[in-house]
Amino acid sequence: MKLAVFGAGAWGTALAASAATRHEVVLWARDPAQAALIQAERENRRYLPGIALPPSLAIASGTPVPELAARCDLAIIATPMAGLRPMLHSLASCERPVAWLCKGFEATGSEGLLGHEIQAQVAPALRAGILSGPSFALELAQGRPAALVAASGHPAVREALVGAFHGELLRVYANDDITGVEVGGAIKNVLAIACGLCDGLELGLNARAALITRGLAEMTRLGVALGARAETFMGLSGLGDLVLTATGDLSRNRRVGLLLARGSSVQDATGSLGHVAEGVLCARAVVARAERLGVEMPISRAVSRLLGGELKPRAAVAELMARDPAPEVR
Ligand SMILES: NC(=O)c1ccc[n+]([C@@H]2O[C@H](COP(=O)([O-])OP(=O)(O)OC[C@H]3O[C@@H](n4cnc5c(N)ncnc54)[C@H](O)[C@@H]3O)[C@@H](O)[C@H]2O)c1
Ligand SMILES: O=P(O)(O)OC[C@H](O)CO
Repeated sequence: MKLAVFGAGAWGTALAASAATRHEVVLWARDPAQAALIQAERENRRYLPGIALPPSLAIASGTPVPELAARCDLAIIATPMAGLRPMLHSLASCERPVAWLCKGFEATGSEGLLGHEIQAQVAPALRAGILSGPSFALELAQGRPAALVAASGHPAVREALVGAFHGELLRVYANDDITGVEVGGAIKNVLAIACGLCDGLELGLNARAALITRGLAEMTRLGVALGARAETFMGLSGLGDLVLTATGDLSRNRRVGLLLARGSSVQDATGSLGHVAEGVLCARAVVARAERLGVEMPISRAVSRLLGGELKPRAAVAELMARDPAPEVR
């Protein structure tokens, strides 16, 4: 297969490198200087340091996005959520399957849209989907095994994603519930900030297990309200990615929570990462969307208020613990 990966951050680079051992892959960077550096060093030192890129991986910049996509069997959008709308706009008339890797709700505008909802607005004719699931870029790039989920309403997109990425180190499962897969990937980032805070404040393992479990419940409530299937949240993009991101110190979102617990400002915590932390960017949009649907999301709401400077870490914990008793299953 021929693949184009648009976005040379940590995850785009890791997936492109992984697929390049079996397919013809081009990694496209929007910054020509970054592309030239990656090409010269055969390493993406800025976003994925210490990983030698396979000689077969081509690096591009400058080529217009639609032109490069038209030459491929599958186009992958590997930007953060903030870049998804413009990328989909550029790819609107692409006849090949397109999939994004971004995990979040759109933070700009007032609607707080998921990726497939943005696509329905700007590129409705596209056959599109998402590749998601528990995956730290560094581990995949180090050759460690992982499992992902390819979600789309179009069988051809699911098949293209499985064909491109399923292999020795990656198992790729297919799912037609794109809403469920997108909600899981977005909300786990917000919950990972909460778990980082919990661990940074040394609240203990009991508290962390409670946060993960009740977080899964609120993720599922929002997803079901948006039309997702509840069982999707028991899969790789729900429980799987939540456990990984909430407990794994490679997570940027979890690291933000740890830093906030130590007294860092949101600006310092996110600035120190050098990478995107989608949970920070979309927490407010998640809460606003849930409120419009009448869905209760107390953990996400506490994270959003903390990030907005309305609440201190200890006060957020006290507020969550002071909530009225409630049945476990509603
Ligand atoms: N890193 C991971 O382990 C991982 C795993 C799974 C999914 N993801 C998701 O993939 C997406 C990308 O994450 P990442 O880790 O590669 O990010 P990153 O911070 O490592 O890199 C982001 C890349 O996107 C580019 N970029 C930023 N804004 C852009 C825009 N508006 N238009 C085009 N390009 C833009 C940057 O120049 C950079 O190359 C995120 O939504 C993230 O949640 C990341
Ligand atoms: O580093 P994070 O917190 O953005 O998480 C990365 C991946 O989404 C984990 O699956």
